This record gives sequence, structure tokens and C-alpha cells, in this order.
Amino acid sequence: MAVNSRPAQPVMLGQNQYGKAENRVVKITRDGATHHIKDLNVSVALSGDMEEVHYSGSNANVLPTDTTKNTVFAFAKEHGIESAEQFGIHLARHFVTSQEPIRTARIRIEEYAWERIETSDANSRFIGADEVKHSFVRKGQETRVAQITYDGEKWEVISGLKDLTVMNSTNSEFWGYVKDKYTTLQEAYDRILATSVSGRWRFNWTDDDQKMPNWEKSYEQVRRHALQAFAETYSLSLQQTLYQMGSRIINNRSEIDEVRFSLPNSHHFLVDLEPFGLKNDNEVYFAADRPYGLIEATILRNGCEPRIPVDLTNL
Ligand SMILES: O=c1[nH]c(=O)c2[nH]c(=O)[nH]c2[nH]1
Repeated sequence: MAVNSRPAQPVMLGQNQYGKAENRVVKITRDGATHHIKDLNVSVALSGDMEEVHYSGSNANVLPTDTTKNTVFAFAKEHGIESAEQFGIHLARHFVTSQEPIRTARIRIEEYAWERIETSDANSRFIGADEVKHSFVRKGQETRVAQITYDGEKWEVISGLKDLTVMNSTNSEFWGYVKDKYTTLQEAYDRILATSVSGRWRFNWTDDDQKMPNWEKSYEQVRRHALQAFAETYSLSLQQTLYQMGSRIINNRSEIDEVRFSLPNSHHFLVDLEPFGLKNDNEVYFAADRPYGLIEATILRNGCEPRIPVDLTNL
């Protein structure tokens, strides 16, 4: 299509900027068995001599937003991510000094903090440490929920949590699955396993004459068992990890008869850095927010009835 000339109108272009917003870059640094995570949401906004692209559609001064995205991921490998500030400085300097028409680069970064999951006593004896070196829980409190139902005779108490975000930077595989003509997924022998845990558990306390559980202690212990099972399971699928989390709760908490988990599989894709002459040795990932796998199941004490609704979003 023809490039139009500047319109002869009493109109002019005001402030403008462009770039790729919300690049979700996850960098794993592997120091032997001890892994470190940097998890950033990086937004690039560039401005400068950009009148022509608006007036005539000439892209001669336009560094594609796609390139700004690639630069974020390539810089995670080339320069590492020491801090959000340092990373942003590298990027901003690069855009302004490497492209004549770009006068200003604004890099906005959100950083998500992670802390290590403490191990269970049995496992810490086994690995000789009180933390799993590749298992993390995102900082910031999850939301605790509870539903209490009473019909004048019987009680039903269901407790739970949502938005408890966890990640294993190794010890997760996924292979041996069914393949049909639509299957493109590559088998994975060392992948990131990340999820935002939503769980509910039902107490077997049903009447006033029965000893009431210590609700606070119970919550802390269920949370701990779920986290430790996540950290300590060598996972062949998120389904298997889910079952381990639920069964550990049932096995350790006699006050609970039923657990249901809804676990989104938050996919982390290795970024192809080959086009930039860089090798991605399981270090730089793109954290996709959707679509996500959604793995859900109930784990029951033998002989107990399932009562927790299948759809946890309504609970
Ligand atoms: O742990 C997983 N379970 C699946 O059922 C599945 N399906 C898929 O594409 N990736 C995964 N990962």
C-alpha cells in the first residue's frame, strides 16, 4: 500500500510512546544444586522521532516492539539480572544509544519475590539441609478461606487457601503421554513446575460434643504439608504432585477427611536465544499467563464421602 504524505490538516501529534509491555522473564541461576530465581515483569516504552510513522505510516524509525521483547530476554542471558534497577538501566541505555531516532526509553519493572520452601524433618535429614534448594514459594500471603454450614444439628467446616504461588526449578518431568496428530508438545526431562495453589479441605468435626480442632494450628500444618509435598516430590506430572500434596495432608492430619486441589500449570517456556547467537542452558524462560493446564482432584480418606464441590471458584 502507498505511504501517504503528511496530511494538510490543522492537527498535530502530541506525546507518543510505544514498546512491548509485560514481558514476563524468569531467570534461573543454577549454582550447583542451589538455584536462584529472578522473576520480572518488564515493560518497555520508547519515544523519539516517531512523527512519520504516525503521519505517513513510514516505519523507517521504528524498532519493532517484537525486537524490544527479544532484547529483554537476550539481556537476561547476556547480562544476567542482578537487580531490577541494574537490568532496567542496561535496557534503557541500549535502546537510546543504539537507535538514533529513539530519544527516551522508559523501562518499568515489577519484581516478584520468592523464598525457599523449608523441608520436612525427614527430608532435611536425608538431604542434610533445612530448605529445598530448587523449591520456592512466592512472597506475600495467600488468601485463606473458610465455609461453615450448620443445619441446627450438624456442622460442616471447609477451610482452604488460594493464590499460594510455588515453583520448582528442577525435579519435574513430563513424558510418555498420548500422542495424536495434533500433539506438538516435546517431552520434558527437566522443566519448571509452577502453580498457584487453590485448595479446600473438609474437617470431620460435625457435632458440638466432638472435640473441636485447633483451627489456627490446623491451617498452618496443612499449608506446611502441602508446600513440603510440592517441594519434595520428584514430579512426573502435576497430577502426581497434586496427589502427593493431598495424601500427605490426609495421612498427617486426622481432623481432615477430604482435600480438593485446583492447580493451574503455569507454563514456563525456554526462550529460543539461538537467533541472537546465545545458548539458553535452561536459564531464561518466558512465563506465559494463559492458556494454562488446569489439574484438579479430590483426595479422600478411605471410606469417606466426597462433599467438597468440584468447582472451587464457587466456594
Ligand atoms: O503435568 C502435566 N500434566 C498434564 O496433563 C500436562 N499436559 C500438558 O500439555 N502438560 C502437562 N503437564
